[in-house]
Amino acid sequence: MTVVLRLLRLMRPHAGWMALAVLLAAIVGLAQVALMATAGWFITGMALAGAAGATMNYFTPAAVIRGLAIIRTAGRYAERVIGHEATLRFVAGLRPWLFARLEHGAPGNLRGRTDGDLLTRLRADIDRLEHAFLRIVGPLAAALAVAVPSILVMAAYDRRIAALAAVLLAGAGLVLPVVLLRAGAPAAVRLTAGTAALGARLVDEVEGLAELAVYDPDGLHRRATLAASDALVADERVLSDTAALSSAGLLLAGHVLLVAVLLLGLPAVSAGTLAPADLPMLALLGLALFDAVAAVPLAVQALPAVVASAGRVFEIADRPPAAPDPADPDPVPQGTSLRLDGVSFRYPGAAHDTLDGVTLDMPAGRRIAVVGPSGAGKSTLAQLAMRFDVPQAGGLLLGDVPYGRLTGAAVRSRIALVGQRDHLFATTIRDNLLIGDPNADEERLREACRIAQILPFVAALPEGFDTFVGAHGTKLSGGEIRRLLVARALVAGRPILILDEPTEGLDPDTEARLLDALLDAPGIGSLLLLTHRPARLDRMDEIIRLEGGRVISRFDPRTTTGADAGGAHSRPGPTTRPT
Ligand SMILES: Nc1ncnc2c1ncn2[C@@H]1O[C@H](COP(=O)(O)OP(=O)(O)OP(=O)(O)O)[C@@H](O)[C@H]1O
Repeated sequence: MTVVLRLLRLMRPHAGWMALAVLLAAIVGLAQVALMATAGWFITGMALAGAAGATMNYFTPAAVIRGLAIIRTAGRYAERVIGHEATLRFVAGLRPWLFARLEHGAPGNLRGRTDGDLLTRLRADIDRLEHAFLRIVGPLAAALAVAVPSILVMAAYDRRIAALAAVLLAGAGLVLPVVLLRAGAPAAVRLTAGTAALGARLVDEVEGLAELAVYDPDGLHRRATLAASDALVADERVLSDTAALSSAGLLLAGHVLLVAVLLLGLPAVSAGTLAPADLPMLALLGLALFDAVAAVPLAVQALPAVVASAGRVFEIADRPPAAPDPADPDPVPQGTSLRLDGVSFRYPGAAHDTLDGVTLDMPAGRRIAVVGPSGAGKSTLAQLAMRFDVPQAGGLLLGDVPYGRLTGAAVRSRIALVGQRDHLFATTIRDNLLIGDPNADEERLREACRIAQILPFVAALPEGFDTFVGAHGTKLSGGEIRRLLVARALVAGRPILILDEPTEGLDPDTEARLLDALLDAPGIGSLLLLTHRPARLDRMDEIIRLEGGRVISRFDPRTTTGADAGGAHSRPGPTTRPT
């Protein structure tokens, strides 16, 4: 129920358009009912007048019928236009609304979500919310607006007929669809969840096509995907069966009413309590009434899937950001020192702390390497430094301002990160670099690429910076991607640079040249290098060794004798300051 109310609240800004669409739909429905009733009365009246040799004014009823026909046709057109306008306005606002919520909380709120699942929520679930007005709220409101006056008109002629019409309408228009809905609800809910699961599987399958070609020659993964698809088709079939039964029930009830009107009306005509021309008028009014509310069973039918989709949309939209911004943040600090003070962090649901009391002091201009084996917590440290997550204990400070008083955007305006799984967009090298700074000129792009050791490669490409890199950079080698990501971070020109395994996939010569260029470049401020590789560690101001989330040693490599980087990791030299 709360989902439905929330959905209605989201529709409120478009209530004017929606009310107009309902009004038009009601006018169309009433025109249709009045047209049929008038036509029944008029044809019978004319026939009776003809048989009796009497005259009858046929101009007025004919004009009324023509007028109603015009209202019905023009109204239907206007109702479709306005109804779709209302729906599209509603949905057009919904997708950016959801995207903004996702973006605001990302990446912490998206942790554990697959690409396919997110895509389904943003596309299929929001598309289904289109139906909320067009198929549910609109038709139900319009049906009510047509049914009530129609039954009142019937009651003015014959209360028994009106009562019967009301009972049949409620039975076939509401009770039967609700009963069938209960039968079909599990299929509707399965369909919503299944569509998402199938979307996730398909995205996975497309992204893993090469791996499946190698490891799944029997096509087990594909067969499972097809089975999931078949299950969805079966659920669709259940829903269309129940929808067909609902519609058939309503049609049947309309014809039962027609027979009942004749059975009840004929004696009344004989007794003189009902005018002869009024009987076909009531019969056709009843038929047209059932026709006008034909969309009600479909509306009831669509309800569970729409509610389930709305629930999925709200669920992801409501996920709190892992690092919420303060209500009254401080401005971006002037200083560019970065400090971690006894930071401990545990991922949700994890059994142990990934970082345990980590302290790190990086005044402006300092170069620090954090080394340690795989899983030591180096990347997690970078996530916290970027304010993507908040530690459970300890704190971080940027220019002496605690992170808790800064927005994520403020922190990130001072720090650039090259992460291990950073994304290259499916566009040109130039556009990927300009994400660092859209205003960077060609000279800045070249300088960043020069430092990142990728300039000769780019210059040798026929299209240079305008070369398309493919989805996820598939047209580049792993090492080229890493260097391009470093160049992008350099283009951003932030005073603090965090590089998480920047030289992964590079040969030793290129690795050394890249690190030397970074360490020699005049414009680079503080550098935090997260790595398990020994190259150029001797040029850093400090090496911190992390194991199991704890700092086990820290030292200045330039004053530590006899310890190359690799050895220094495991056997701290004489100047080591154990932590
Ligand atoms: N999103 C996550 N949810 C739960 N646990 C995570 C998550 N990300 C990382 N971990 C766990 O935290 C630990 C530290 O991971 P992290 O990526 O920080 O290590 P790392 O030192 O950067 O390793 P590597 O050198 O292999 O990149 C690992 O045990 C990992 O399984």
